[in-house]
Amino acid sequence: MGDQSVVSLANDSQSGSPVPTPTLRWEEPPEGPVLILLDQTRLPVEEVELVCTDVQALVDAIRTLAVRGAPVLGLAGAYGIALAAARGFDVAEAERQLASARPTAVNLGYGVRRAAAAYRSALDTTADPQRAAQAALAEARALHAEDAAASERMASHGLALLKKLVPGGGLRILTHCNTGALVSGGAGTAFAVAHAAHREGLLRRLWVDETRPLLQGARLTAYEAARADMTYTLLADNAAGSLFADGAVDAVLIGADRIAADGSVANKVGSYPLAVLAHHHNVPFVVVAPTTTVDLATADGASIEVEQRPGHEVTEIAHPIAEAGSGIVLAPLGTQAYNPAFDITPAPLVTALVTENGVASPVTAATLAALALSDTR
Ligand SMILES: CSC[C@H]1O[C@H](OP(=O)(O)O)[C@H](O)[C@@H]1O
Repeated sequence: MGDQSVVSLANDSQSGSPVPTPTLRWEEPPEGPVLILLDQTRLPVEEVELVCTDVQALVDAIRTLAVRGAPVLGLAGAYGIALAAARGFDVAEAERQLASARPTAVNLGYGVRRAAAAYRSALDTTADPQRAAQAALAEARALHAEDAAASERMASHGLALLKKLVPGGGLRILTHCNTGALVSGGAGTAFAVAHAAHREGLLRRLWVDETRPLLQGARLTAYEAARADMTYTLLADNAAGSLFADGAVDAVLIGADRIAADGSVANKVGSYPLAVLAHHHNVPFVVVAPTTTVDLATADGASIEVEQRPGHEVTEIAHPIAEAGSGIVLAPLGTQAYNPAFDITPAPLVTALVTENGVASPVTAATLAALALSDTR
């Protein structure tokens, strides 16, 4: 484990907002620059921050999901390059380690490459490592601001779409995993749309899938919804089918980790079954993601690498998420577990994709490319 220290959040200075402090922030104390992360493995029980002073600490935080969620992984990757440059570490090595920390979310590699390119360009023109480090930090900050702005615009486009799809308000939205401010430089992706509906008095209930095995829904989405005073109900993932059967879902809103050129969507495991249920019950299935999640270089869903995570996350339960053997045993010792972190939803099952540049519906290679390439920032 790299150099991490833990700081408890004494008072909640932003009560009423979905998160108590920014998911990640850069600081420059006298002893050197640091990247500070709200440790998502400890939520909702403890609000503690990880202070990362080196790249290994950040890579560990990404791998253990202390920082998680596609858009914010892009920010973490970019700030990680800035941290390496500012502290005189090998930037090329940092680029390799950060970009490979988790394989599925395209945003991680995108953020790393953007900051590394800014660093190299500045180094080439100035031959001054300090100027180059400043350029990497400026690029990370620019990506951070872009993501915050994208989040706001997705909330607006998404809310307008919901008003069209489900006129009259009283929305009962089902969401999966966690897609709020914890995954973003702003208010998030799918959760930001639900939060916007809540603020306009249009949200009757947010159904929150617990999202086994790491329980991002139970631990994080319920946490954000409670802090935002939203009406929400937690459910076991297996209970979602009966909600559809009872006609209790007006729309499904989920995020994404990578969207291939044919419109296939990689997202938290359990998303594909929801898409099938939504299709069978004629319920809108809406994906909300910034264009940084669209990967036109990956042809189709079969080409997306789905992260396979350790079996102990299924055979044990631990809080905070910990290494094998430290949790409550749920299955006989030695049980083999299948634990893909994501699954793939084919484009025909997606009613609409909401991005900061607008909405694609249906989602086809053509509508996706038009959206991803139109830069209306
Ligand atoms: C909108 S990004 C959040 C996205 O990331 C989550 O995965 P993980 O918790 O493993 O980082 C999940 O797929 C969410 O939809």
